[in-house]
Amino acid sequence: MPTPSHAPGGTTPAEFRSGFACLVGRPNAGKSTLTNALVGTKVAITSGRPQTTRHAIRGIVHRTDAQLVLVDTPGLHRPRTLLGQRLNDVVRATLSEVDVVGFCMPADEPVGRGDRFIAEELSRLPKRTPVVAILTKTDKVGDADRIGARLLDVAGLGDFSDIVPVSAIRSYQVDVLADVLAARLPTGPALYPGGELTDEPEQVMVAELVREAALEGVRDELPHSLAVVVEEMIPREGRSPQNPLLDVRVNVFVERPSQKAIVIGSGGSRLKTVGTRARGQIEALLGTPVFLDLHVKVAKDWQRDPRQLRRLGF
Ligand SMILES: Nc1nc2c(ncn2[C@@H]2O[C@H](COP(=O)(O)OP(=O)(O)OP(=O)(O)O)[C@@H](O)[C@H]2O)c(=O)[nH]1
Repeated sequence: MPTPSHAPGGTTPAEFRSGFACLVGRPNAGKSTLTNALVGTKVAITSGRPQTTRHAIRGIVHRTDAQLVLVDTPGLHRPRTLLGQRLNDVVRATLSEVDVVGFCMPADEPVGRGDRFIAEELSRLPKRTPVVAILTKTDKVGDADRIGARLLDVAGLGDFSDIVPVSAIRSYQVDVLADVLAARLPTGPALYPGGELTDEPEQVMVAELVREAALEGVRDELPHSLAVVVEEMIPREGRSPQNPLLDVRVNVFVERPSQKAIVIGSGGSRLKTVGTRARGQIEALLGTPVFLDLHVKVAKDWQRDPRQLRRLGF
């Protein structure tokens, strides 16, 4: 997490608030989608697959009365592998530094063991960190009575400062949630200049876009076995400023040769689709034409090997 620098003697209005918020929730709870809805642009990576968010990607909500820096964390879950363990360490470290925590639970699923596990973790936070319970995806539950029943279930889970039902997809109550989160921030001047939406290094965002494209429509076991590393991003030499090209070299790591075959597809067809999709997104992100060079490599059992994990940036 960046260290906030509250500039002394700033010209910010007395009641301006600024600080960090973090959305937690079990995999697929809708955290990334909600982050995007709050920030108003695509900064975090969403997909129908659980646990696609490995990095603490921040989006910044700029308001006239507040600046809310959102830290999107991986799903907090029961650790099964070394990787899972490290993810949880990241989540705990993040939780201990933020001003307010948003605990996301999907309205279309009953409160489950995963939610209770997280609620328990949150109850161990320092007392002063407020937790706002967020009932996500309310559009998936048409019936107001069912939403009411869910809200009661959620209320029974812990000691929340507020409970807010939202639908990120329909933009329902997203503003209300922003109000509620902003109200919990300390007073102080903006932490980041206006207009800056994320401070995540470009390479990490590029890696996430490739990862998202590679996960699209593949079997359930693959997400946990896929890591993406951007090896280099260099402007192609000899191109005129009017006709630039950025060479982006990316390695996609899987654990087994069988997974490599899945990612590549017959005759390389799938990898080509992945490359095309990711390239479009990367070009949109960086605002320059890109030549994307994708390589799929087997790094055996990388999730359980500390040396490999370090090499892959975990
Ligand atoms: N109908 C509906 N679907 C939603 C909403 N928010 C998220 N989803 C869907 O739920 C799935 C999971 O959403 P994400 O935002 O990726 O969830 P997440 O909690 O960030 O997931 P992890 O990264 O796995 O922890 C995606 O298919 C989203 O499109 C919503 O408000 N309404």
